[in-house]
This record gives sequence, C-alpha cells and structure tokens, in this order.
Amino acid sequence: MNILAPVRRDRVLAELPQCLRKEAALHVHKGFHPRVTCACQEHRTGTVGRFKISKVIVVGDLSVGKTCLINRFCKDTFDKNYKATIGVDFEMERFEVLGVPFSLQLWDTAGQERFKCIASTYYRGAQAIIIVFNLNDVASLEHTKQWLADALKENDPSSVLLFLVGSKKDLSTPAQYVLMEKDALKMAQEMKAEYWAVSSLTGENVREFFFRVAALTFEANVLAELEKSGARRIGDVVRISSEDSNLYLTASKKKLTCCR
Ligand SMILES: Nc1nc2c(ncn2[C@@H]2O[C@H](COP(=O)(O)OP(=O)(O)OP(=O)(O)O)[C@@H](O)[C@H]2O)c(=O)[nH]1
Ligand SMILES: [Mg+2]
Repeated sequence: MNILAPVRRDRVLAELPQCLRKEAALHVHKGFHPRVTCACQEHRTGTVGRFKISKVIVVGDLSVGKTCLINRFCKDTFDKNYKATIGVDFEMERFEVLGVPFSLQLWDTAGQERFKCIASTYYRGAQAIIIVFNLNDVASLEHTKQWLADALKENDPSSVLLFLVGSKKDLSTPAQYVLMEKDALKMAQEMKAEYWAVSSLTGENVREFFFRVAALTFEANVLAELEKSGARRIGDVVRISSEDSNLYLTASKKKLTCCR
C-alpha cells in the first residue's frame, strides 16, 4: 500500500534546471546525463530503484538565514524574527524527477558555536552540502571555508556536491552585490562549489536553487546506482535491492543504443 500522498505538481522536474553563474557551476550541461535520462525511461519497465532519497546538510554562521531559506522553500513562509536553531532541524521535501520519485532530506543545522558539536554529529552521509553566508557580511563568507572543512571531515569529498549560497540578497544594493559576488564566485571556484544568491524574504532564486540541488543530487544518485548495479549484474539479471523480491531483466541491448 502506498501511504505517501502524490508529489506536489510544482515539485515535478522534467528538465535539468540551469545554474545561476556559469563561472561557478557544478556542470553546465543543458540536460541530464544521457545515462540518467535513459535509465529513468527504463524505470517505467522497472530497471531503476523505485524510491530515491538524498541527505543534504545546510551549514553556515549563525543568523545567515539557513532556517529561513528552508522554510521559504518547504513552507513558503518567512519569519523576520530570529529564532536560533538548537542542534538540528529536519525537513523532507518530495520531488518527481524524470518520472522517478525522489526526496531531499534537508538537515538545518545550528550556526551558534555552543550548538555546533550537536549539529556536527548529523553531518555524516550527506550527498550535498549547502554552505550559506550573508551577502552583506564578508566575515560570514570567510567562515564558509571552516564550515566546509568541518562538514567534509564526516563525508567523502570526492562524491559530495557542494553549493555556496549567498543569502539576504534583498538587503544589498546592486553595487554592493556586484562587489560581494566577485569574492563569492572566487570562493566557490576554490571550493569547487556551485554559487547561488537568494533572498528568503522576497523568494528570489529560492525555488530555482532547490530545484537545481534536487536535480544534481538525483543525477549523481542515479549514476552511482547504475555503477553499482553494473558491478552487481550477474548474467543478464539485476536485483534492485535486498528486500525487493522482484528481479528485473536489464534491457542491455537497448542500453547499448541509448546510453553512453
Ligand atoms: N532581509 C532578510 N532577512 C533575512 C533573510 N533570511 C533570513 N533573514 C533574517 O535573518 C535572521 C536569521 O535567520 P535564520 O534563518 O533564523 O538564521 P539561521 O542561519 O538559521 O541561524 P541559526 O539557526 O542560529 O544558525 C532572521 O531575523 C531572519 O528574518 C533574507 O533573505 N532577507
Ligand atoms: Mg536556524
């Protein structure tokens, strides 16, 4: 029995959302990786796992706007009063990407020093790290290096996707923004992170940003699974997961013609 409600219509992704700035993007391809598109088409005949989930952690200095960013996207709300996150909070956001159900587990961590040790125990196993800084506070951009270093201690730097997000864009004048963006793009390039600038107050770029996070983590997740299932393949038969009683035939001939 499926106890989950259908995915909201505005959480359906049929195409790869584009990056904000080509200078600091995880990749600039126009569409999803052809192997991913192909595997998702085959999903209709059952060759890709049925339910995917990725853990995403959100880190950064206190009061940079991590909680407001998540709340703007998940609940479409904004609170102008600051309420510090104590330890961690958690939101689950469901999507459908290329016809496949996919969820982001969003871990909103505390920026306050005294809660940092609690929050850091939740860093492990992240597929994506979102490092937030305040576009109007250059120190918070400087501190992103330390936030990243701490988060990477608990994760595999070679497989995790990084996003550097400047918040509170509504508070900067265009001239101030241009100056800050220069430094932020440099930092993002050094970190090998994708750069975004958002406002949770106005909502600017918030939806576009999370859609990009969902799309890129989904893509990485499917590619990793295809690699694993390739290694697990015995003859022409693949078992999708240990508790899955169904065995699916791989469309190996079809793959040769439509996958890279
Ligand atoms: N003008 C403006 N204010 C914002 C924006 N985002 C957050 N704020 C304000 O900044 C303050 C801190 O926001 P939070 O989201 O609670 O900050 P946080 O990073 O979660 O802080 P910690 O939980 O302590 O780590 C609040 O007063 C928010 O209203 C924004 O986009 N624009
Ligand atoms: Mg918070």
